[in-house]
Amino acid sequence: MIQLTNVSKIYQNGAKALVNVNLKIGKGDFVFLVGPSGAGKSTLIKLLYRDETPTRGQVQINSKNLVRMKEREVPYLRRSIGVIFQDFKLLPNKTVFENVAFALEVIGVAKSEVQVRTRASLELVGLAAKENSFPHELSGGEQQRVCVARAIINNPALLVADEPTGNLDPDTAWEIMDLLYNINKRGTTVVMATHARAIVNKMQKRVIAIEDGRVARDEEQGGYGYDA
Ligand SMILES: Nc1ncnc2c1ncn2[C@@H]1O[C@H](COP(=O)(O)OP(=O)(O)OP(=O)(O)O)[C@@H](O)[C@H]1O
Repeated sequence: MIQLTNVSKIYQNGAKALVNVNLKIGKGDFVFLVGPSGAGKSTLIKLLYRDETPTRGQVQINSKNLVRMKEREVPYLRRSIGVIFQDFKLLPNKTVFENVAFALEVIGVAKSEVQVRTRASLELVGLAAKENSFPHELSGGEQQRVCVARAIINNPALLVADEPTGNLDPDTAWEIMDLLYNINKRGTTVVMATHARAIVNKMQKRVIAIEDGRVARDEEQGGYGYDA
């Protein structure tokens, strides 16, 4: 589903974020990206939803070439990819319902369908009762669940998450991981960058370690592998 071929990313300031990365990630896989701060994990995630393009090499998702993709095609790509961040990125002046519904409204989904699908997505993350709350009225875990609801509303083939539990306490982090686990079980490919050692060690999923922009380790059922 995902293929990176000889991918390098050098930012304009000269920072070498990724160096000759080759990777294949299959449909339905669950992959943790680990590695020291500044290793290139976020950059790799950004290449997957075409927030960045590589300086060299190819990025393909479902045989679509993201490097050659025209700007006007990018919104269509993004519909098939859900994205979750550490810092939630919810719209503060919109309710929970509106934050999730917005993802459908912008692509022109009919109002009645927006209602049904938004409710269903909020049910799935256990937040139906809070649909009229504003983000600042929610706990961090609840806010992240809204983000998960928003990310999966288009039933994406791929869900990418950049440190989704970074701002959450351990119990709440596990609630989010339960959601991601179940979303993956339903067939969505999940790629998650994280520093959460306990989560990586417990879940026994594929672990790709990035160090200095290179793939340093790639293990099925791997562990976090770094000291605290
Ligand atoms: N927009 C940017 N412009 C210039 N340099 C950047 C940019 N984004 C990242 N970098 C640099 O690229 C390298 C990789 O950064 P990246 O954010 O991908 O690492 P990371 O592994 O996600 O780190 P962390 O675990 O701290 O989030 C770092 O040297 C960083 O300073």
